[in-house]
Amino acid sequence: MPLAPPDLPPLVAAEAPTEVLPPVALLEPVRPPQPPFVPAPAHVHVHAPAPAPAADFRPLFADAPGLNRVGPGDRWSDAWGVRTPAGQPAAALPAAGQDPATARRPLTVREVGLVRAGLAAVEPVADRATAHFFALLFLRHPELRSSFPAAMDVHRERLFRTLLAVVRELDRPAALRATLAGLGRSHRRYGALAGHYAVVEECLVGTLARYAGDRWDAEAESAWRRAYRMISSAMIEAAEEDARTSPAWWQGEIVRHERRTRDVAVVTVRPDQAYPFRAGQYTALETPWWPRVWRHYSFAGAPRPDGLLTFHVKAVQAGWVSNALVHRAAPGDVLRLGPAAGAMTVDHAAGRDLLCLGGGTGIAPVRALVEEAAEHGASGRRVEVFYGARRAEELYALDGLRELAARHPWLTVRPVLSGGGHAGGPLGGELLAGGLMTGELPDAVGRFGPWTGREAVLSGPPAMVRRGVGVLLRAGVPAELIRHDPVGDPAAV
Ligand SMILES: NC(=O)C1=CN([C@@H]2O[C@H](COP(=O)(O)OP(=O)(O)OC[C@H]3O[C@@H](n4cnc5c(N)ncnc54)[C@H](O)[C@@H]3O)[C@@H](O)[C@H]2O)C=CC1
Repeated sequence: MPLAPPDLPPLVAAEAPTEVLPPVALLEPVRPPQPPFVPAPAHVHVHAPAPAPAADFRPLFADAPGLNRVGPGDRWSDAWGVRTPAGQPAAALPAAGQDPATARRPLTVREVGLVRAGLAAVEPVADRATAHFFALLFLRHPELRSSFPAAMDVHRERLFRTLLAVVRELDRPAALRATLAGLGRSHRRYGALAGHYAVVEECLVGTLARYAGDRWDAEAESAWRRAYRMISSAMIEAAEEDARTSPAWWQGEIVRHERRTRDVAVVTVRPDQAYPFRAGQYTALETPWWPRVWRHYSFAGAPRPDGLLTFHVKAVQAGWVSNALVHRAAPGDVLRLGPAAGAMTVDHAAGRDLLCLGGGTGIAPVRALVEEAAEHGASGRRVEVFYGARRAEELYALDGLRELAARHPWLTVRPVLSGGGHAGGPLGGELLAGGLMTGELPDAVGRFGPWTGREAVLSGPPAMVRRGVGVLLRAGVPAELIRHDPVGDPAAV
């Protein structure tokens, strides 16, 4: 629903290890539907009142039984074909205040101040306020409950973080537009419909009225309603625009599942139709075992002619999706994918030398960028990859990178072990002979250089990215040449 389950920051490609696993009984698989192939009726996008898809929007795998049969009768569409108590489709609810001219009029400085003050007043009790918001939503619209996951803790936190991020940008129109367009697009996969936004507005206002204390009065309410309508109309517009060329989600069949370490799997997925993306981007994945729970993963390879997508997944402690993907998923299982997002792409025409830092499974988008560079031809540019892991056996992607380096003289790959310098065992010995370094990845990078004039890409644990940026700035790399996905704050995509 609008603003309810916004995406986490991309850096995050893997899920945060903060979740608590629900009882095992809930682990029963919810297999996606596998009806025989029938051409999808025109109204398949019940979750998005979309114009007909563009003519170039064709299934890649039209003969794959069971895939992309999104429409009445399939489990996901049935669950999302939400109806109001009166029986109308939610899309038919009046989208109050969505008059485009009013909605686009920028907020006044005073209105922005009122909205920020209201949110600041709620911040100390954000937990209670977001719980109240969802209670109102589900009490008033019980039919919406099935659009959300069983456990709402992550959603509650995301709701507030997203509100904070959006409100922070209220006086930066360009950034705000981009944020809201991303949010609007990503909400399509949750089944958000234009009519839901008015429902959310009422619950939001009800929540603020209760928790904003003496910051709440008629003027504050009017400012909030204006802000919300501006936000929601931008999201709706972006969603409708997106629906012209793109499905709300893709299904993808797992065609290969390789365990590379005890807790890392490389998962290859065949999407049900053309899936556009660039190396360096990421997407959200939902498994059949945890409906409505989405987690981000970067593409671990450049786009391929056969359309296959690869992801590196590490099972994090108590992580629902990651544990399911590593320990349970197998070829034949079908995932859902959101659209590609993220701006950690590289302009290969610019021809700058590239410095890549990949920590742990953060090596995934680095591998994709290297593949993409190889496809474009290096044209004199150098690409240097520092690949960090705690132990030698965790350098699961090293062989593949070294194969690429053997073929492409412009590519250098430097493994770095941070786990106390234990490079024992056959693999460790071989690595030491091959120039293995020890220490934290950013420190190892700092020992090399000079890096001035390089374009730098960082991907890995947030602390690694933060420290890596510091090292690069001190080494003279200008901030505008340092690329990484956002760390810490919601990126609305
Ligand atoms: N799976 C994916 O597609 C992607 C994953 N990521 C993120 O990458 C991370 C990978 O986690 P793990 O594999 O468990 O990596 P890890 O925690 O084992 O760390 C890998 C390396 O990062 C460096 N590092 C870690 N903590 C550091 C610190 N405090 N200061 C400096 N350097 C540090 C070290 O060199 C370490 O060996 C996760 O946070 C994940 O969200 C990021 C992008 C894509």
